[in-house]
Amino acid sequence: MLKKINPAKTKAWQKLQEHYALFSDANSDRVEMRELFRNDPERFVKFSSKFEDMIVDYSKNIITDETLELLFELAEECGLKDGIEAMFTGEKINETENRAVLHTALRNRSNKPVMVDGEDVMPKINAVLEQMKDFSNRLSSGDWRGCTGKAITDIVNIGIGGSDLGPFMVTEALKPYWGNITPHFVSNVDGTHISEVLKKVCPETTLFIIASKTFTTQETMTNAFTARGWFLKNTDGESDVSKHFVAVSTNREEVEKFGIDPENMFVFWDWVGGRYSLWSAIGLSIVCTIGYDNFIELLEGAHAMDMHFRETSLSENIPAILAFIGIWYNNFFGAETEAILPYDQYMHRFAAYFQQGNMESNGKQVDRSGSRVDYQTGPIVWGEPGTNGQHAFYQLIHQGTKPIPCDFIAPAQTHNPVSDHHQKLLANFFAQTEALMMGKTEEQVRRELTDAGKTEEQIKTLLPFKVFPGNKPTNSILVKKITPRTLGSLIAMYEHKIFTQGVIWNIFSFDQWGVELGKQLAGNILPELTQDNEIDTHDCSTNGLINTYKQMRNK
Ligand SMILES: O=P(O)(O)OC[C@H]1O[C@](O)(CO)[C@@H](O)[C@@H]1O
Repeated sequence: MLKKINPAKTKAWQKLQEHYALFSDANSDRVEMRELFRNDPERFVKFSSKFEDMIVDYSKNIITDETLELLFELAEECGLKDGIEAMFTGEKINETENRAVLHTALRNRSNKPVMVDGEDVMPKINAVLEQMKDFSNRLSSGDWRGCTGKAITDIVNIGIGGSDLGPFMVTEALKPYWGNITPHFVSNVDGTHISEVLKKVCPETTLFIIASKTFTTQETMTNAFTARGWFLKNTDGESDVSKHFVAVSTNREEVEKFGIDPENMFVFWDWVGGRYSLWSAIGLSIVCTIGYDNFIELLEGAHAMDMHFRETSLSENIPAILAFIGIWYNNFFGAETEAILPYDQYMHRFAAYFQQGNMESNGKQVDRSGSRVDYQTGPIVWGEPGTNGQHAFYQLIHQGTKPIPCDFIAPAQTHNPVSDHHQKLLANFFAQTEALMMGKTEEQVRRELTDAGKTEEQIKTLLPFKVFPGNKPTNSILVKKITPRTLGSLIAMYEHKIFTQGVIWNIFSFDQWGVELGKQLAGNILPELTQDNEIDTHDCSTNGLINTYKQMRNK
């Protein structure tokens, strides 16, 4: 089991607090990155790590050897190494749901036994993989036929949260690997989402994958029934449903109730967390889109990162180091958010994916003993692909008042070598991380303005606006190319970063009770919306909004 240690009460935490004074804004002699780089030409070599075709450069952080040493101490005091073993060996570390956490078993390409409740889970994982392989081959070869004998050309994944974000992000990131099946994704209960997707597909050649761990999620079931209604309206009847609807779930009973043949069901298990489920049967839409072999490459890449995370000492451990640096800013510099900035258009959903990964996992205020924490936990995670972000929100990162550590991610090779686009893209990547670290001093600005012929008066006026403080931290993650394998490693790297932080913050990262209340209340309100009568069962704001909505919808 994970230890229950208050990180803020550890010796390392106290030392980190004292150490922070060196870098604090309150210290007029603070140590800044510019100086650290000036004093150590080997800083890049020292503070970067290679993993297969990936390099993670964390040298542009406000850290010294001592900072890292203290963070390693913190991790040791909090029992990180034991925690990692507990997760990999199937201990029920998701205590509030009494579940193991075994997304790593789903990509355990060594096939060594992984035991849960005395049972090796590998045979059943392999059986589902075989089923996914067979199914996707039948789809892409045209062996699986729709109701009028035509081959399937489009799949629609209906799911939400972890049953949508992972498959959507991965299929987008790996678009260059698409075969002859086009994927579509419907998640939002807003009828616009399904309506727009249904406009693009033809009932005879479309297969719906209803993806839901519980098979009770309101949004998914509503969209699934709408899809079935649309299908039945446009085809000959009920008997054809089996050719056009399959399910991915842990809940056989509900799948059968919906009318999907259990033969067409792909199972997974309660030890797969929703936001960690793309490696399971939830990845069916990925397999159908990029092919089974590429999916296995994705698993292989993740497995390689798993081994690195499990077996490498903390001082060389990439996910752990990224996690420690995140804690450094979150808990000592007061950083509230982190940006993930992929310089790769195909990765445009990567930040959104890890928004759920991070915020649903570590958005917790109660520690593992059930007490309110007295320190900050999970950061707000956000981001957009470069260079679009540069023209939207980088201003605030450069010159705003909030510290925002950023991860820059880019491939050295593009799938679309169009003239010099990629060099321009990467020039921006490198320039931004340099600018964020170096900033622009008063002296530099003064020289520039003088060279531009400005008067002393003009220089004085403009100076404060043109100075960049710099000292803004970034990690740079450069991969050779975005392939299924590299993507698998990248995703696993971030997953383990989240896990590491959760262990140290002494919170449970694999439950999500916080999303339940809204669901419950929506369930109470829905029947109140069916009639036009005025309601008074809530607070005055909620009553007022509901009653105004009722008036508006009728006029
Ligand atoms: O797969 P399901 O059961 O439909 O759940 C979807 C999502 O809902 C949540 O439970 C809450 O948002 C997520 O954790 C999960 O990924």
